[in-house]
Amino acid sequence: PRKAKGKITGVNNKTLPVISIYYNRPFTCHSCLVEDKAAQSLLNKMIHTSLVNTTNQVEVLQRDPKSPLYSVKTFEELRLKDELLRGVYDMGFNRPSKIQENALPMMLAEPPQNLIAQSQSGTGKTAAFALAMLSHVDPANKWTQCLCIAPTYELALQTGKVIEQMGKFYPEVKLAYAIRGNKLDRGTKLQEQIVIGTPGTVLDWCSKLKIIDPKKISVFVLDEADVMIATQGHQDQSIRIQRMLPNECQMLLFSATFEDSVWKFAERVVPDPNIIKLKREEETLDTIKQYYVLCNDKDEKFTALCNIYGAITIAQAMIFCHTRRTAGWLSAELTKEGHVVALLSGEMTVEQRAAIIERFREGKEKVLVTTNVCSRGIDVEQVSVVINFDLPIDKDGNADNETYLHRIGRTGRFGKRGLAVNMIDSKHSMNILNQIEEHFNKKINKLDTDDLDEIEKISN
Ligand SMILES: Nc1ncnc2c1ncn2[C@@H]1O[C@H](COP(=O)(O)OP(=O)(O)OP(=O)(O)O)[C@@H](O)[C@H]1O
Repeated sequence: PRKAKGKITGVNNKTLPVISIYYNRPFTCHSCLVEDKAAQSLLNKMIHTSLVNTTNQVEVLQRDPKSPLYSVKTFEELRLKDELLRGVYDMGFNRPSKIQENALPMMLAEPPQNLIAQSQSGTGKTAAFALAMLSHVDPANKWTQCLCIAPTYELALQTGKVIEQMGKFYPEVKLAYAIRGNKLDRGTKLQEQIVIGTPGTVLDWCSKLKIIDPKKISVFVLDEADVMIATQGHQDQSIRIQRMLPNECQMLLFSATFEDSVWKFAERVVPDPNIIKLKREEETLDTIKQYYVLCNDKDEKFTALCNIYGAITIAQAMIFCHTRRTAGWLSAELTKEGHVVALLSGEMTVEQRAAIIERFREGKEKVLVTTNVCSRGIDVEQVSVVINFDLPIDKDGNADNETYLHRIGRTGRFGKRGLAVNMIDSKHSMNILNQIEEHFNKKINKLDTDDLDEIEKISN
C-alpha cells in the first residue's frame, strides 16, 4: 500500500497515519476474491453520498409479535440527546430513511433488543447503528461500552468517520480504532467508550492484550456480515468475540445481502433477533428496448457504435467490455472520434474509481466505458443507453444473466424507457445472446446499424 495524506485520531489521542486504500488486483465479479468484495463494498460507500432512493417495502419480523409495531417518521420522535440530534441534522438528514424508521426504535428500546437488518448499500444502515451506539454510551464511564467490527481496515475507518461526524457535538464520547498499526501494550486500560475495528485486532484487545473488558460491553455491532463471512477466519473471530460478551449485551448485525450462509452466521451471533429486511426491488426488463447488432469483429462493433451515436441523441451511455484491454482501446478510439469518455478500470484505486463515478454522475462525461466488475453499485439516473460491447459471461463461458439484468436494468429506471444494444461478433456471442433471451423469455430484435432510419426509430 502507498501512504496517503491525512491523520486520524487513535487511542489516547495519538495519531495514526491513514493508509490509502489500494488494491492491485482487479475486481472479478461475484466469484470474486474476498478483498474484491470488501473493495466493492467500500466503493459503494464512497459513491453513496446520499441515500439511495428506494420504493421498496420493509419487512419486519418481531421477536415478540404481540408488542405493537413502533416506527418513527421523524428523528425528534426518537427522543435523542440534543447533542446527537444536532449531529444528525448537521449531517443533512431531515428524516429517517426507510430502514431507520423501523430499526432505530428497536435499537433504542429499553430493554435493548437484538436486531438483524438487511438492506442494500446506501439505505442508511451505518448511520442507524452509529446513532444507536452513541445513544447507548454513558460518557461518564471511561471504559469501552460499544464494540463494532467491520471486515477490513478501510471499512472500519469509513464507519468510524460516520460515528465521529454524528458525534461531533458530543465530544465527551471518544472513539478508538482497533486496527492494524494501532499497537497498545498489554493491560492498557482503554478509556474510549466506542471501539471500531477489525475482528482480529478486536479479539486481541479483548482477550490476549486485555485492553477491553468484554464483560462491560453493552452494544455489539457486526457490520457488513456478508463481506465478513467471506473469510473463514473473520467468521471464527467474530463468534469468539461474541462468546465473551455478557448475555444482556445488545447484538446488532447488518448485511447488504442475505443468502443462506449470511443467515446461518447471523443466527449464531445474534440470539432471539428481531429481523428487518428491505425487500429488493424486482428489476424487470419490461421498460427496456433490447436489440442486437451483428458484426464480424471489434472494429465493426466500433463502427456500429459510432453509427448509433450519429443517429440518436444519447443523454448518457454506459459501455461494457469484457476485458480491461478492450475497455482501454475502446475509450481511446471514442476519444479520437471526439467523445468525452470516462474509463473505469480494474487497476485503479477505490478512490480513483469513486471520483470517476462521481464525475459521470454529475454529467461531466457522457460516456462511461467499463468492465463488468467496476459497475456494480453505480446508479446513474440519466443513463439512457447501455451498450454491451461484450456480453456478460460467467467463469465457465456461459451467459451471466444476473449481470445482464444488472447492467441494463439501470437504463429503464423510474418508468423511463431505456435502450440496450448488444454487440455480437461470433457464434459464441450469438449463443450467449440466445441463452439470455431464453432465460428472460424475451426476444431481442436485430438492429441494422447501417440503416440510420431504423436506428432513429428505436430511440423514439
Ligand atoms: N436519514 C437520512 N437522511 C439523509 N441521508 C442519509 C440518512 N441516513 C443516511 N444517509 C446518507 O446516505 C448515505 C448512505 O447511508 P449509510 O452509509 O448509512 O448506508 P448503508 O446502508 O450503511 O450503506 P453501505 O452499506 O454502503 O455503507 C450516506 O451518505 C449517509 O450519510
